Amino acid sequence: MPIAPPAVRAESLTKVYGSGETSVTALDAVSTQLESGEFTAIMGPSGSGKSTLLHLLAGLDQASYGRSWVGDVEITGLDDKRLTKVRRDHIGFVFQSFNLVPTLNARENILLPQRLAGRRPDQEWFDEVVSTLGLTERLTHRPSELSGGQQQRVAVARALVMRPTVIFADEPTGALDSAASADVLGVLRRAVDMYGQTVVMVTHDASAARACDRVVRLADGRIVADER
Ligand SMILES: Nc1ncnc2c1ncn2[C@@H]1O[C@H](COP(=O)(O)OP(=O)(O)OP(=O)(O)O)[C@@H](O)[C@H]1O
Repeated sequence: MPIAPPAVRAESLTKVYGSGETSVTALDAVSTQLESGEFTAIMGPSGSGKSTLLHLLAGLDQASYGRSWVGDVEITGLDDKRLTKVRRDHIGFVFQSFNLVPTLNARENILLPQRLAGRRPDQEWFDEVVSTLGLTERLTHRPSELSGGQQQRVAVARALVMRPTVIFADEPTGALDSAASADVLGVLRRAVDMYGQTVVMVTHDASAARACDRVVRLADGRIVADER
């Protein structure tokens, strides 16, 4: 059987903010690979470089040094236009603050990335994702008519319908109470188990990390532990 390529790979990925005496090395030559179909947590103290790593891997920020790939596409060195295409075609995002469009209902929010990409929605896949995420009865609700946990489920559905190579989640449970957190983690876990989705999540929450297959720990911009 062919071995699936890693979903994400980083080679000596480095980010230095500022220059001279006031420069800060937020990420210090991090090399790692994230396997396809795995749910990985990135943990570490405040300021350890978690968000920086996530942003570089997702092509939201430029590395100072080193290289990274999503699937077999190298994202370091791409110009803005190509990066936008890679993000659209290969990367899903889930943010702490949900980032739904308030004037659109759940269905419209879920389908928005496809509309923007000019892709024809795959009705069967949409129905499957919406039903797996327990959103079938909520599709006509606007974000303000949904609980935090439900809004985050909509955000996960919005990422999943695009069938991205990887979903990056930045503290997806950070704004939720413990019941809603467990609910959203369950949904991400199901995406991994049922669809082989690759998910990478930055979290401060040890119980969130327990839902994951792998925990990568950062300190001072370096990987200090990597446990499966
Ligand atoms: N735009 C920036 N300019 C200068 N320094 C920055 C910038 N962004 C981050 N840093 C610094 O880089 C280091 C890593 O920050 P980063 O936000 O990646 O850490 P984090 O682990 O995500 O922290 P937190 O858990 O608090 O979100 C910190 O020392 C931070 O102050």
